[in-house]
Amino acid sequence: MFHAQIPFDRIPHQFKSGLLCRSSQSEKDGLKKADADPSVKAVMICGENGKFSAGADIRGFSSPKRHGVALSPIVSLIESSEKPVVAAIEGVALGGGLEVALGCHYRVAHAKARMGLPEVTIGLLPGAEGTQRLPRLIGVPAALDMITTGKHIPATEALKLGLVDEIVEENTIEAAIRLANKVIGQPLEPRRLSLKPVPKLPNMEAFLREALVKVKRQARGCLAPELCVQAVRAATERPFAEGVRRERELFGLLLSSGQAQALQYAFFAERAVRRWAAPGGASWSSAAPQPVRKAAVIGLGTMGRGIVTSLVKANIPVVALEQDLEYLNKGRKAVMLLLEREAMKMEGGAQTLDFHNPARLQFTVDFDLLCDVDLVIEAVFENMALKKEIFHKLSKICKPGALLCTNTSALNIDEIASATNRPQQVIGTHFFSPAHVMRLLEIIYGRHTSPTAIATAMQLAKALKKVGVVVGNCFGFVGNRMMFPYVQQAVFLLEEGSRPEAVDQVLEDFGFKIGPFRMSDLAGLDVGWRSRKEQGLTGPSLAAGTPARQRHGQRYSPLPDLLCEQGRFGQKTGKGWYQYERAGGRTATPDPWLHDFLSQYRDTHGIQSRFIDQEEILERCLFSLINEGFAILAEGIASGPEHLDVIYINGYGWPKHRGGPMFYASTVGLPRVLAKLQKYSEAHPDVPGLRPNAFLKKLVAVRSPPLKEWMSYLSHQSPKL
Ligand SMILES: CCC[C@H](O)CC(=O)SCCNC(=O)CCNC(=O)[C@H](O)C(C)(C)COP(=O)([O-])OP(=O)([O-])OC[C@H]1O[C@@H](n2cnc3c(N)ncnc32)[C@H](O)[C@@H]1OP(=O)([O-])[O-]
Repeated sequence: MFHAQIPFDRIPHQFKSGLLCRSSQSEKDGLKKADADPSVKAVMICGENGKFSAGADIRGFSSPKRHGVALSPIVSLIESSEKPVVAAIEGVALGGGLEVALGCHYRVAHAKARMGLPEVTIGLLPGAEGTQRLPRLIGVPAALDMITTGKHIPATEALKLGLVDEIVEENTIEAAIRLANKVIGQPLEPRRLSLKPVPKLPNMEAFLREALVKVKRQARGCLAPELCVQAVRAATERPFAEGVRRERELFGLLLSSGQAQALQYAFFAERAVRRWAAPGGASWSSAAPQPVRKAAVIGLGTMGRGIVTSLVKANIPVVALEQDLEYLNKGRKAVMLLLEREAMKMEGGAQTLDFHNPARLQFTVDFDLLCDVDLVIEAVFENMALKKEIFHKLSKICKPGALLCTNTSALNIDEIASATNRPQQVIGTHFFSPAHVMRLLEIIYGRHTSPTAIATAMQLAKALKKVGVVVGNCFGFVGNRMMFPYVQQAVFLLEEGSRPEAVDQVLEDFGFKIGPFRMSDLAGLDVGWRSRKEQGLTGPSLAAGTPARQRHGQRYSPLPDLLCEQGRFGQKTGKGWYQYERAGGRTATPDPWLHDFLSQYRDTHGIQSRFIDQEEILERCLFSLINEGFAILAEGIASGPEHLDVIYINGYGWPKHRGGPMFYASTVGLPRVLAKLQKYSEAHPDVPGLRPNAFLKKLVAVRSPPLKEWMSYLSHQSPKL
């Protein structure tokens, strides 16, 4: 028995040293030696440290020379061995790792192992013959599902699919050796996947056609899923060797598409933001989180319900509090419904979540029950006076050390903290709706927030399976602050001659899940209206004689206010920027009333309507958002461009294959972004959002360094990653 250990499987150390290509020679030599040695009767391949392999080193793909195709010969060599080769899969077998296992004649997995071909999520396809072998083993529908989604499947599912031959609870390596001994001398031909035909489907052509339509619809411009389908199609239409050639061709196309770089950047950016830093030297490396054994949520509106659901799913006992019994009962019903739905999606269902157990989820109107919780998340209306009142109460009731979080999308954390006797324990946790689904958690530190509080909030994000991003305190924080100029441009474009459907189309074609007007209809126009009224920008507190289209010397569009005055709040009222089939309806159709309304508006204000092309729509919306991003970086509100990108990808529907707004700016080229902003700013001097930020200008002046170097060009002490 020869026991081959694959050194390209160690997580994480080996990843950093560029593994597949470097190790390929020693793998080949080892396998050849085993084949040639008559005393070796079988081969077992396993990983190290309880992990089989997470695949190729993703960092290696950025170098044109090293794209890992060197793995294919190893997989072929394994498969063609004259001695049985058994894979012992522990931990993960992903990407190239699973492709190695597919080259083996048998696969034994630990019950807790996970397997998958996640290449599609980093803009690639399985490039070591995985698209050709997997359909031969588990059939086209299951293979296509794994390859186009990149999902990791548990060992139990892998067994059902026939991906593995056996699963074990105990020692996987011993089990693999046992199996290897058992199969010595048995014919290997039937175990060589490259020799097997792809199982036929009665309707293969129609199936593949439909699969392509489905992935194209979901991919919103991302190439990899479509090319994955093409590679699997090749497996169904061509002999193995030709299919492999096609796979290689498609792999090369993806590698040079630019999307792979963007998606791989996004992969590492998501991990980089875990290494948070705040001014004053606090950082992930020195701060330790406090345990959260019990939490409370105040307010059971849309956000609160989602937050409670998230906490229950994370197995954190929750006290859910409302102001009175009527709201409490309404909230309780809604939470239970959400939890029932979530439980249905889980193995073990309601029993796993155990949410009927009052020790795990308790509903109350009694603030005193919050005396022993480790963390409170306040999720009431965006009203400063109300929030301050609640925080004042909390600082009296909660035990010393309890973390006090406010779920706000824009309000000043320091002002909220000022209502307590423990501002160091107050922190902003901005969840995104629906809170039990959306992955982003913006974590906002105030002037006095302690490193422990930040570390605890980050730990909470991890427990909730969310991506926590630590940012500084300013109006709208990072996400919404960058959103303001974007939405503002969209509305200005309507004033100047465009239509909601035209603007939305351009941004949806770019890859956003939903354009700004559909988004505004979904969220409710009344939300922004209320906030603008509070700020004195519209409504009764607006100073008499204020020009309709100007506030504080800057251009202002009263269009959204005018729609609200007409009762057009969006989907909830059946009318907004679009019309809907009914109040609460979801199908947006362009509204002739709105078109007439826009014409009259332009006439009233003497605006000459003009045709606005797609390029201008895209650039004015995106470049103004990016421009605000540079301002945020320059002010030290975020530690780096990765933070902004992770926020946009996970909270605002930014297309991941474009890498986030700041990465996108770097691919467009900073000189171009600057030149366009300059042009639009000259045409609209009363719109500050179009005036190029000084930091952007500085970066262009120093010849647009790569994104990872941007922060070193700031003179102030900015928190570093
Ligand atoms: C010819 C083509 C062959 C083939 O078809 C192509 C491939 O195989 S493509 C590859 C297909 N495979 C994939 O796409 C698998 C991608 N990886 C994963 O899905 C998860 O990392 C994994 C599930 C493995 C562990 O999750 P977890 O336990 O939550 O841990 P974590 O996520 O925090 O990672 C820990 C550290 O490892 C780092 N790192 C991880 N993987 C890679 C990598 N492949 N490369 C480089 N680095 C990698 C990661 O950045 C982090 O570093 P740091 O400096 O500490 O921040």
